[in-house]
Amino acid sequence: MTERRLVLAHLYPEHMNLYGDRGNVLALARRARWRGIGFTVQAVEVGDSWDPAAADLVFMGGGEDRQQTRIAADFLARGDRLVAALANGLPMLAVCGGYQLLGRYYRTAGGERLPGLGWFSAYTEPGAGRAVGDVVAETDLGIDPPTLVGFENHGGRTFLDGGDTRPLGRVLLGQGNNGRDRGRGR
Ligand SMILES: NC(=O)CC[C@H](N)C(=O)O
Repeated sequence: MTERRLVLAHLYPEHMNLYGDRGNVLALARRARWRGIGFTVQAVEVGDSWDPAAADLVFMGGGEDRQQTRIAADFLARGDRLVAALANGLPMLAVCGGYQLLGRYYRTAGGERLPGLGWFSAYTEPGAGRAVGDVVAETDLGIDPPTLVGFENHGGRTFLDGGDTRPLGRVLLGQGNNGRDRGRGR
Protein backbone atom coordinates (compact mmCIF):
# COMPACT_ATOMS: atom_id res chain seq x y z
CA MET A 1 0.00 0.00 0.00
CA THR A 2 1.37 3.42 -0.82
CA GLU A 3 1.74 5.69 2.18
CA ARG A 4 -0.67 8.61 2.21
CA ARG A 5 1.13 11.85 2.91
CA LEU A 6 0.23 15.53 2.79
CA VAL A 7 2.74 18.34 2.47
CA LEU A 8 1.59 21.63 3.95
CA ALA A 9 3.58 24.76 3.13
CA HIS A 10 3.42 27.23 6.00
CA LEU A 11 4.22 30.69 4.65
CA TYR A 12 6.21 33.01 6.92
CA PRO A 13 5.57 31.30 10.28
CA GLU A 14 8.14 33.57 11.91
CA HIS A 15 6.52 36.87 10.94
CA MET A 16 2.90 35.98 10.24
CA ASN A 17 1.75 34.44 13.51
CA LEU A 18 -0.04 37.31 15.19
CA TYR A 19 -2.24 35.38 17.57
CA GLY A 20 -1.33 31.76 17.40
CA ASP A 21 -2.25 31.27 13.74
CA ARG A 22 0.07 28.28 13.92
CA GLY A 23 -2.76 26.54 15.79
CA ASN A 24 -4.44 25.98 12.41
CA VAL A 25 -1.42 23.96 11.30
CA LEU A 26 -1.42 21.96 14.55
CA ALA A 27 -5.13 21.17 14.12
CA LEU A 28 -4.61 19.98 10.53
CA ALA A 29 -1.61 17.87 11.57
CA ARG A 30 -3.63 16.24 14.36
CA ARG A 31 -6.59 15.54 12.08
CA ALA A 32 -4.28 13.96 9.51
CA ARG A 33 -2.75 11.78 12.23
CA TRP A 34 -6.21 10.60 13.37
CA ARG A 35 -6.80 9.44 9.80
CA GLY A 36 -3.43 7.73 9.38
CA ILE A 37 -2.23 10.32 6.88
CA GLY A 38 1.41 11.38 7.03
CA PHE A 39 1.79 15.14 7.44
CA THR A 40 4.85 17.20 6.62
CA VAL A 41 5.05 20.93 7.31
CA GLN A 42 7.41 22.94 5.14
CA ALA A 43 8.15 26.37 6.61
CA VAL A 44 8.74 29.01 3.94
CA GLU A 45 10.41 32.21 5.10
CA VAL A 46 11.54 35.31 3.20
CA GLY A 47 14.16 34.29 0.62
CA ASP A 48 13.58 30.52 0.86
CA SER A 49 13.23 28.64 -2.38
CA TRP A 50 9.77 27.10 -2.68
CA ASP A 51 7.76 25.46 -5.41
CA PRO A 52 4.02 25.86 -4.71
CA ALA A 53 3.27 23.05 -7.15
CA ALA A 54 4.96 20.61 -4.74
CA ALA A 55 2.53 21.44 -1.89
CA ASP A 56 -0.81 19.79 -1.15
CA LEU A 57 -2.00 22.62 1.13
CA VAL A 58 -0.83 26.14 1.91
CA PHE A 59 -1.32 28.09 5.11
CA MET A 60 -0.53 31.73 5.83
CA GLY A 61 -1.36 33.54 9.06
CA GLY A 62 -1.76 37.18 10.00
CA GLY A 63 0.67 39.81 11.15
CA GLU A 64 0.97 43.35 12.40
CA ASP A 65 1.60 45.96 9.71
CA ARG A 66 5.33 45.86 10.40
CA GLN A 67 5.55 42.10 9.86
CA GLN A 68 3.23 42.23 6.89
CA THR A 69 5.41 44.90 5.29
CA ARG A 70 8.49 42.71 5.84
CA ILE A 71 7.13 39.76 3.91
CA ALA A 72 5.04 41.60 1.27
CA ALA A 73 7.67 41.92 -1.49
CA ASP A 74 8.80 38.32 -1.08
CA PHE A 75 5.18 37.14 -1.23
CA LEU A 76 4.50 39.23 -4.32
CA ALA A 77 7.56 37.77 -6.04
CA ARG A 78 6.05 34.31 -5.55
CA GLY A 79 2.76 35.51 -7.00
CA ASP A 80 2.84 34.06 -10.53
CA ARG A 81 3.72 30.55 -9.38
CA LEU A 82 1.39 30.58 -6.40
CA VAL A 83 -1.55 31.92 -8.40
CA ALA A 84 -0.92 29.29 -11.09
CA ALA A 85 -0.97 26.56 -8.42
CA LEU A 86 -4.15 27.99 -6.82
CA ALA A 87 -5.81 28.12 -10.24
CA ASN A 88 -4.81 24.48 -10.58
CA GLY A 89 -6.77 23.62 -7.44
CA LEU A 90 -4.19 23.99 -4.65
CA PRO A 91 -6.14 24.71 -1.43
CA MET A 92 -4.92 27.64 0.68
CA LEU A 93 -6.10 28.85 4.08
CA ALA A 94 -5.09 32.46 4.64
CA VAL A 95 -5.88 34.33 7.84
CA CYS A 96 -6.21 38.11 8.13
CA GLY A 97 -2.90 39.62 6.93
CA GLY A 98 -2.33 36.63 4.63
CA TYR A 99 -5.86 36.92 3.28
CA GLN A 100 -5.48 40.67 2.77
CA LEU A 101 -2.37 40.13 0.61
CA LEU A 102 -4.24 37.70 -1.63
CA GLY A 103 -6.41 40.64 -2.71
CA ARG A 104 -5.16 43.52 -4.89
CA TYR A 105 -3.55 45.54 -2.14
CA TYR A 106 -3.29 46.22 1.57
CA ARG A 107 -2.80 49.77 2.76
CA THR A 108 -1.13 50.00 6.15
CA ALA A 109 -2.31 52.30 8.93
CA GLY A 110 0.70 54.47 8.00
CA GLY A 111 -0.55 54.80 4.40
CA GLU A 112 1.90 52.47 2.63
CA ARG A 113 0.32 50.50 -0.21
CA LEU A 114 1.44 46.87 -0.28
CA PRO A 115 0.47 45.27 -3.60
CA GLY A 116 -1.15 41.85 -3.24
CA LEU A 117 -1.40 38.88 -5.57
CA GLY A 118 -4.84 39.83 -6.92
CA TRP A 119 -5.96 36.21 -6.61
CA PHE A 120 -9.37 37.54 -5.76
CA SER A 121 -11.07 40.84 -6.29
CA ALA A 122 -10.68 42.71 -3.01
CA TYR A 123 -8.71 45.53 -1.45
CA THR A 124 -8.01 46.63 2.11
CA GLU A 125 -7.90 50.18 3.45
CA PRO A 126 -7.14 51.26 7.00
CA GLY A 127 -10.19 51.91 9.17
CA ALA A 128 -10.86 54.10 12.15
CA GLY A 129 -9.61 52.02 15.06
CA ARG A 130 -8.95 48.31 15.24
CA ALA A 131 -11.63 45.67 14.99
CA VAL A 132 -10.89 43.38 17.93
CA GLY A 133 -13.09 40.71 19.48
CA ASP A 134 -15.08 37.56 18.96
CA VAL A 135 -16.75 36.90 15.61
CA VAL A 136 -19.63 34.62 14.73
CA ALA A 137 -20.53 34.13 11.08
CA GLU A 138 -23.14 32.05 9.32
CA THR A 139 -21.85 30.15 6.29
CA ASP A 140 -23.18 28.33 3.27
CA LEU A 141 -20.52 25.64 3.63
CA GLY A 142 -23.11 23.00 4.43
CA ILE A 143 -21.83 22.44 7.96
CA ASP A 144 -24.14 21.78 10.91
CA PRO A 145 -24.59 24.11 12.74
CA PRO A 146 -23.84 26.61 9.94
CA THR A 147 -21.87 28.95 12.19
CA LEU A 148 -18.15 29.64 12.38
CA VAL A 149 -16.78 31.13 15.60
CA GLY A 150 -13.48 32.98 15.76
CA PHE A 151 -11.53 35.99 16.90
CA GLU A 152 -10.63 39.08 14.89
CA ASN A 153 -7.89 41.66 15.35
CA HIS A 154 -7.32 43.92 12.37
CA GLY A 155 -7.01 47.58 11.49
CA GLY A 156 -7.69 47.06 7.78
CA ARG A 157 -11.18 47.04 6.27
CA THR A 158 -11.45 44.63 3.36
CA PHE A 159 -13.92 45.18 0.53
CA LEU A 160 -14.81 42.46 -1.98
CA ASP A 161 -15.54 44.22 -5.22
CA GLY A 162 -16.34 42.04 -8.09
CA GLY A 163 -16.01 38.84 -10.03
CA ASP A 164 -17.25 35.74 -8.27
CA THR A 165 -15.59 36.74 -4.99
CA ARG A 166 -17.98 35.95 -2.19
CA PRO A 167 -17.52 36.19 1.58
CA LEU A 168 -17.00 33.06 3.65
CA GLY A 169 -20.01 33.95 5.74
CA ARG A 170 -22.42 36.59 7.02
CA VAL A 171 -21.35 38.21 10.24
CA LEU A 172 -23.76 37.74 13.15
CA LEU A 173 -21.40 39.13 15.80
CA GLY A 174 -18.29 41.29 15.34
CA GLN A 175 -16.98 43.40 12.47
CA GLY A 176 -15.86 40.90 9.80
CA ASN A 177 -14.29 42.18 6.60
CA ASN A 178 -15.19 45.83 7.00
CA GLY A 179 -17.95 46.29 9.60
CA ARG A 180 -20.39 47.36 6.88
CA ASP A 181 -21.46 44.60 4.51
CA ARG A 182 -21.58 41.75 7.06
CA GLY A 183 -19.04 39.71 5.06
CA ARG A 184 -16.34 37.66 6.72
CA GLY A 185 -13.31 36.26 4.90
CA ARG A 186 -13.52 34.87 1.42
N1 LIG B 1 -4.60 40.12 12.22
C1 LIG B 1 -3.89 40.54 11.22
O1 LIG B 1 -3.31 39.77 10.47
C2 LIG B 1 -3.78 42.02 11.01
C3 LIG B 1 -3.54 42.37 9.57
C4 LIG B 1 -3.28 43.83 9.33
N2 LIG B 1 -1.97 44.20 9.81
C5 LIG B 1 -4.37 44.71 9.90
O2 LIG B 1 -4.20 45.27 10.96
O3 LIG B 1 -5.43 44.81 9.32
